[in-house]
Amino acid sequence: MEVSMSTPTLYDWLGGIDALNRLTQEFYRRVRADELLGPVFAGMNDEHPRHVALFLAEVMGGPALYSQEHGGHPAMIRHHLNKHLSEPMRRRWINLLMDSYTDLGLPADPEFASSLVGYLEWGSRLAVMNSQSGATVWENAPMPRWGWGETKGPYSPGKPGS
Ligand code: HEM
Repeated sequence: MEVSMSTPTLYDWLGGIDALNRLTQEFYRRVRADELLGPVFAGMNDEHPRHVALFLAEVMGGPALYSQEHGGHPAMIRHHLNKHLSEPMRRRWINLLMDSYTDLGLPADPEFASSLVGYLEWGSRLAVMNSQSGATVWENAPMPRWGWGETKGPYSPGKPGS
């Protein structure tokens, strides 16, 4: 059997779409029950966790299904327009997502965790900015593609930090 030595995508490392669906189902269960975020998400539909899983899958190097079927990055941004999200709401969103990720036992290695947090910090700050009055959607915005960043991929002997 031929063994590929190439660096896996973040998507594959996490466990693909099944892992992302488990993560978003648990996360939005907690969001609904949260006193700060519950009211913000009161209107979300049952497909919301699956759509966010598809979005994250594409960002992390998985299939481009959110772009093909749900309008890509501009559509995601459009969902946040005029929601008037605050920094405390954003921090709670991050905390609940990271709590869910930890409690589900998803890959917790420093390389993966730092890449995940890097994207979530970036994406959530964009969501808040685009939720304020006067924000407009960049209709040709490309889908972000996140990689391993400065850690350059999963741990292996001889790498910096090892
Ligand atoms: C990386 C960060 C984020 C991503 C990738 C993301 C992604 C998405 C996506 C894909 C949707 C549309 C879901 C659908 O089609 O049903 C959505 C909607 C929404 N998001 Fe986000 N989001 C992010 C951050 C946030 C944050 C930080 C908040 C609030 C603190 C937030 C609040 C909302 C709300 C209120 C909606 C609309 C819910 C509704 O349908 O009523 N998002 N988001």
